[in-house]
Amino acid sequence: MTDAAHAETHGFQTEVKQLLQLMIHSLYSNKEIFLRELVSNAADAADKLRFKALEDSALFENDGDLRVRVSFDQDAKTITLSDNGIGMTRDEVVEHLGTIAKSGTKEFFGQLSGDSAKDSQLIGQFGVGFYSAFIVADKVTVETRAAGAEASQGVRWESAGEGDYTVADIAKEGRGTDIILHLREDEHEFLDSWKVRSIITKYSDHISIPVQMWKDETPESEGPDGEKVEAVPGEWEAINKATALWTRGKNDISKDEYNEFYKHISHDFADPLTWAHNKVEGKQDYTSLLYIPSKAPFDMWNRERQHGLKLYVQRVFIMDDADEFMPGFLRFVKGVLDSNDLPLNVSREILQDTKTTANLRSACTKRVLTMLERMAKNDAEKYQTFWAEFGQVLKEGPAEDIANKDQIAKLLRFASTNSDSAEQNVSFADYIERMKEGQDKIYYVTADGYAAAANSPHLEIFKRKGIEVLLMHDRVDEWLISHLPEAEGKTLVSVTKGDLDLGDLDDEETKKQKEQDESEYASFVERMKESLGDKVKDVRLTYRLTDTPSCIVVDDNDMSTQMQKLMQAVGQDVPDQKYIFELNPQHALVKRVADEQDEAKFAEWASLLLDQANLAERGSLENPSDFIKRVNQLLA
Ligand SMILES: Nc1ncnc2c1ncn2[C@@H]1O[C@H](COP(=O)(O)OP(=O)(O)OP(=O)(O)O)[C@@H](O)[C@H]1O
Repeated sequence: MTDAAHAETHGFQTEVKQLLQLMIHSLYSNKEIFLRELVSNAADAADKLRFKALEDSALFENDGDLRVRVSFDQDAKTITLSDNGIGMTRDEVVEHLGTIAKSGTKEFFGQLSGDSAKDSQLIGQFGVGFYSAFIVADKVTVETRAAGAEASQGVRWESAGEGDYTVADIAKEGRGTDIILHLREDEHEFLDSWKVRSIITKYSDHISIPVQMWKDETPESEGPDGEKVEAVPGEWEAINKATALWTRGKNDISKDEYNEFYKHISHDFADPLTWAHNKVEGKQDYTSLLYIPSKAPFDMWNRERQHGLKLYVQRVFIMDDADEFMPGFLRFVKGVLDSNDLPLNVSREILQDTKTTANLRSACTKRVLTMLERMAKNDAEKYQTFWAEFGQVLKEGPAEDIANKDQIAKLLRFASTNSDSAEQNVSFADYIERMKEGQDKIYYVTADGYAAAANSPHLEIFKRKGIEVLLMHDRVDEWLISHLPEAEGKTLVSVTKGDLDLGDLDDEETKKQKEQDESEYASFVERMKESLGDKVKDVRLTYRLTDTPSCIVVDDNDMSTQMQKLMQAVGQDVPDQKYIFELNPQHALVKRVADEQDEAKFAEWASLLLDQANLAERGSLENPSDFIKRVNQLLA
């Protein structure tokens, strides 16, 4: 075979080209991270080989000391990272180094603004990786040979990081991957062994395989008393500690090391918000190191997105994205779980039905909830940062995890009528602390957006009485509330549902007024019912309004408007909902309509009031042009 046969040129997938552009331009001030990314990939390749070799130790080819070596060629101006990990086949090279497999990538790149400051934030959410090599190199050569393949089955991949790359077959004696970076003219500083050594030490102390650099021979010399000091031959020297970080004691690990390890496992380049590191021995025997990122990943809402922990068994890497250990509502958590209870040959199938998995999942869930509880208690500002990124995901919790419902409820935050801001920073405990004397329920309203919630006519009576109402305006809120009938021992009540009974909060005067109105307006209510017929479920007077003449509400057991919208959005057939039409007898317009003797005009007014109420509650009308015609007629 010739040195390089079966050469082909391939175009990069469009998203790879975009990623390369973005990477080169926005990460320039952070360019040394390419070392972290490449060392990180080498360590992953070693992990994967160890795992595969559990079944077939021949894959080690008598070379079981896994490591990555960093070397330089001053003449060629190259820096090479050479590992003896799992390597890649030709197909794998094309798949991994020519495309990005994550779904949702297209949409992600669609959001880029071209402003490098803003875009560099976005790339943090996306995760850097192999392509970061092009920040400092104008050509990258990858030579690789998969473990178990013949020496003749090596592959060379080469690219200038523009539109395309070439792949060719080569002979490669040693298993694993060499990454050769041809440094750009102005990046020759990376040819300095001391500089690279200090960067790698910073980035790689926690990496479980040795990162080695060549230490030159020390020539024979003369000691202080003229004695001969033997020459020390040159050797590959490990420059990192090379012990898996989570196996070390908490007190021996610095904050920087925790941060770096997070970046290694997540490919994020921002520091995490917080973490919890625990070793458990006894009935269960495991170590967990769980991180909360500071930014949500770009694909958090993608259903196919992989999530979960890196699973190790007795320090041997088993799999990435082991979602069996993290419930969906904590899918933003990154970390490592190292179990001594699971068998080394554990597969996803076995994982799914062992009791150990269920126990570990429940333990990891508890750890995260406790970590969040602590953050909320000790650092409210940080917790708000967390909430802004991941609050909507956490709100899925009460529906998914009934056992931890109460603990999750304590972590929830909402906007409320207590302030004029859409910021979600009120907990149920805050609300309860501010409750009025005689109030024993938590009131809330759900709507499409903050403005719709904050201006809902249903809030009028609450404003008048100074009662706080939680304003729920995330899509997930209705779903959350349907699984949370109470929180901190208090019932949650929608201000838009049923016959509002403020119980002890009603004063004597209002009670008297109600009785008087009931008899005075009895025939008016009947006329309304007749006029509107089956457009409504019922008609009655209301005291929940002040400035608004009318509103619609659903019956206690009927589906709320937001829930109907939610169901429709996911393609469910929702039966036509009939509302109860409520009229405010204190309002001038209602008084005027009650006095209307002309039946035709009365019917027009009745429809107008109902349409208005529908519009306020549902945000749209079935027949808007009819409504406009009617308004114009009545105004003319
Ligand atoms: N040294 C290596 N040895 C073997 N395979 C490698 C090596 N470097 C990269 N790869 C393969 O190429 C893939 C792409 O690498 P890249 O760093 O771009 O993404 P990644 O490691 O999947 O991380 P992320 O997408 O989370 O940033 C890897 O998943 C791996 O399969």
